[in-house]
Amino acid sequence: MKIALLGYGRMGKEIEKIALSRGHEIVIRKDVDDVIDITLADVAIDFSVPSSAYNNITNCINNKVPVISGTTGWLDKYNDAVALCKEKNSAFIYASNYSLGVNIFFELNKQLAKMMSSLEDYNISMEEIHHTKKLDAPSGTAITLAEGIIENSSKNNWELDEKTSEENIPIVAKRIPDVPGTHTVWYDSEVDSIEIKHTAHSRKGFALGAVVAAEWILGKKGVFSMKDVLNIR
Ligand SMILES: NC(=O)C1=CN([C@@H]2O[C@H](COP(=O)(O)OP(=O)(O)OC[C@H]3O[C@@H](n4cnc5c(N)ncnc54)[C@H](OP(=O)(O)O)[C@@H]3O)[C@@H](O)[C@H]2O)C=CC1
Ligand SMILES: O=C(O)C1=N[C@H](C(=O)O)C[C@H](O)C1
Repeated sequence: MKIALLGYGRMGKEIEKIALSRGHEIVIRKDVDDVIDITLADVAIDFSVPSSAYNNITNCINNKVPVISGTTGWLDKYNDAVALCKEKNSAFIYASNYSLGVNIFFELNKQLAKMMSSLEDYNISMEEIHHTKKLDAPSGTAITLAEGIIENSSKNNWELDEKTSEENIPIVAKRIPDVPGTHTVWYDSEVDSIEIKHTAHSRKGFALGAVVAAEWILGKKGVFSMKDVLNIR
């Protein structure tokens, strides 16, 4: 498979290693806002920056090159990308987190939220910890976790805050050198606490998931998620 890497930073380089080890070829490495012939690639993988993700993705969709995006912090334009993909009959996946472990954690989080939804004595809170180079906060993964809780509880929204809140889920974002990504959800009452936590030990799991998604999407048309790729029910 000929792969275009849109974004050749920490993730782009990790994805390259995994892609080569699985017998794929990297035909484009894009790190700036320049013009490229995306049709040289069978599939594109975008791990770039929030300000360039939408243009990278729509360039692929317009040229009918299937695109996997992991870039976070651009989701105000997600619905436009979905509409364009349907209009052009192309193929697109966005996931805030491509690791298998986090996608299992997303489902566990929803189940726990459902079970906790009628227990009024518990206060919910979340924390995400990432390396100091991260541009966005809270992380895309933390937002997906919060959305999973909102779907399954009486909470209305999330907020970047330390305070407990009746309506919203407080998310604390910490930046510590070299941390690949740690996410925790707590339910605290006077008598006890329940905690679920995912700790990434490196970027390898994110990169492997992105390459698996790229292999999976080849030949398909539509807008998909990692639940489709991993067949999580
Ligand atoms: N979904 C997931 O599983 C994961 C998502 N991420 C997300 O992926 C993104 C990238 O993360 P990471 O690799 O750590 O970040 P990096 O900063 O290491 O890499 C981003 C790269 O994109 C480059 N870039 C800048 N402008 C463009 C452009 N117009 N087109 C293409 N590339 C461009 C940057 O170049 P320069 O430095 O010269 O500006 C940089 O090399 C982030 O949004 C992060 O949150 C990260 C890990 C997992
Ligand atoms: O920027 C990162 O590094 C990561 N970003 C993603 C996010 O925002 O959730 C995924 C992972 O946690 C690493």
